[in-house]
Amino acid sequence: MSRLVVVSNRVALPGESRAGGLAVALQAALDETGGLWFGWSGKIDPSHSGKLHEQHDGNIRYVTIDLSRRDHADYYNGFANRSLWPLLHFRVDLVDYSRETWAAYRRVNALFAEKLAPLLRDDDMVWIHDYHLIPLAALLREHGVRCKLGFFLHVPMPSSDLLAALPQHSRLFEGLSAYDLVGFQTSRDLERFQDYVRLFGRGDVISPGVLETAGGRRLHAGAFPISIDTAHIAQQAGEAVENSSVRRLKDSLSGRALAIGVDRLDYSKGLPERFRAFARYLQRHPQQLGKLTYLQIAPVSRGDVAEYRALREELEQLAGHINGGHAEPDWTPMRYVNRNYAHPTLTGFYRLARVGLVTPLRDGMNLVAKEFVAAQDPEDPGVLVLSTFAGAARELDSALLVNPYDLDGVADAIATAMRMHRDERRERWQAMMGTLRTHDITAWRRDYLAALASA
Ligand SMILES: O=P(O)(O)OC[C@H]1O[C@H](O[C@H]2O[C@H](CO)[C@@H](O)[C@H](O)[C@H]2O)[C@H](O)[C@@H](O)[C@@H]1O
Ligand SMILES: O=c1ccn([C@@H]2O[C@H](COP(=O)(O)OP(=O)(O)O)[C@@H](O)[C@H]2O)c(=O)[nH]1
Repeated sequence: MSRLVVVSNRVALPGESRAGGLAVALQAALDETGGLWFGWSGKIDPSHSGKLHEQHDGNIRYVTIDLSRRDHADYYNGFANRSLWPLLHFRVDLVDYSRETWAAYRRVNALFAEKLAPLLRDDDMVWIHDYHLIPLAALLREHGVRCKLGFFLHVPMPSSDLLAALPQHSRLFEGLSAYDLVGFQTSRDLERFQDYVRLFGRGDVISPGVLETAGGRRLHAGAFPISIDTAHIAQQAGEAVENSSVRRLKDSLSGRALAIGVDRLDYSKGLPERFRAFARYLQRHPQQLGKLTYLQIAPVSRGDVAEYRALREELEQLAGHINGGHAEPDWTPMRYVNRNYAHPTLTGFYRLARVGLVTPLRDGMNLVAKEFVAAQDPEDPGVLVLSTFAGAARELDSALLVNPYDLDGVADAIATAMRMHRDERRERWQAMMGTLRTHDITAWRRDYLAALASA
C-alpha cells in the first residue's frame, strides 16, 4: 500500500488544540492510515535557518518548518490571508494585493518544494491542502517528483468573474493543472471551477470532472465533502456530562435553554450579522424573553491581520450593546467568549444546546455544523440553524436553513427552534445523522484517495 503524505500550511502537532477544521479533519484522517504530515510548524524563526523539525506520534511522522518573520507577514498574513482568503470567500472588497506578498507566496511554496521533495518516494500518494499551497505540485515536479499529487480546496471556489479580479490569477490557477486530481467541497464549487477553466483558463471541460488544460494536460476534478469522525464525536458528547466545564455551564443556565455558536473569529463566519439577528429575535419574540441564553465561542484567529482586529472590536461593542439593552438582573442574554476549547468540552457544550447557530456568509464546509448534529442526544436533540452559504447545507438539508443576511429570518428560525416539538426535532436530526454516519471522515479520505489512485 502506498504511503500517505499530507501537506498543509497548518499542522496539528501532537498535544496541540487549536480551532480550525482543516487540522481537525486531517488529524482524524491520518490517525487511521498513518503516514507523513508536512507543513508549517506554527512558529517564526528569526534566524531563517530553514531547519526541519521532526517528531513521531503513533504511526504519524510530522515534519515541519518554521517561517521567517517576513514570510509569516507576507505569505501567511499577506497573500494567503489578505488576498486569497477574502477573494475565495467572495469578498473582493477586502482583497489586498501586492507584488511583494505574491512573491513571498511563491517563495514559501518553493521552500516547501525544496524541503519536501527529498522526503518523497515514487509510490507515495501526496495530498496537498488548501489555498496556501496551490503552486506546490508544479514546483515539486520541477524537483523530479513523480508520484501522484492531489489537491483539495477547503474553502469555496467563487465565480470566475470574481477570480479574474486577482492580478496574476492565470499564473496562480494554472498551477492546478500540475495535479492529478483537484478536489472541492461541493459540486457548486466544482462547477464554478469548470467555468473558470473554460472562460479564463483557455481549457476545456471534456466531461463533468474531466478537464483539458491550456497545456493539453488532462486533469481530474471532483466534489468530496469533508466530514467528521461521527461515531467518535457522538460517543465523546455522550460522555461529556462528566466534564466539569460542561457541568458548570449546565448549572449556570438555571434551567434556561442554550443557543450555541462556535467559530473562529473570522469575517466569513457572519458573526456581526448573527449578533444582530439575535438582538432581532429578542425584539420580535418578546414572549421568549428570558428563556434562552446565547453562548458564542469565538477564539481569536489571524489576530495580526487588520480586518480581524476590526471585527473583534465590532463584536465586543455589539455584545455589550445587546446585553446592555436586554439583560435583567438575573439574566444575561448573550455570553461572548474568545477562548479556544478542546473537543471533549465542545462536544458536551453542543449537546447541552437547544439551538446550534451556524450562519456564515460563506464557508467551504463548516465542520461545527456537523459536530453539533453528531453530538446531540438522540432522544432529545437540539435544532441546527444553518446558513445556506455553508458547504454543509448541501448535506444537512433537514436543518432550519437560513439566509444570514436576512436578520428577521434568522431571528424567526431561532424562535421556531425554541418551539419545535420533540418529534419534529428527532425526525430532522435522524435524517442528518443518517447522512453523517455514512459520509464521515473515513469515507471522505477513502473516496478522495481512491479517486486519486485512479486519476
Ligand atoms: O490555519 P488558520 O489560518 O488558523 O485557519 C484555520 C483553517 O481555516 C480554514 O478552514 C477550512 O477548512 C474546513 C475543513 O475543510 C472547512 O470546514 C471550513 O469551511 C474552511 O474554512 C482554512 O481553509 C484552513 O486552511 C485553515 O487551516
Ligand atoms: O474553541 C474551539 C473552536 C473551534 N474548534 C474546532 O475548529 C474546527 C472549526 O472548523 P470549521 O470547519 O467549522 O471552520 P474553520 O475554522 O476551519 O473555518 C471545528 O472542528 C471545531 O470543533 C475547536 O476545536 N475549539
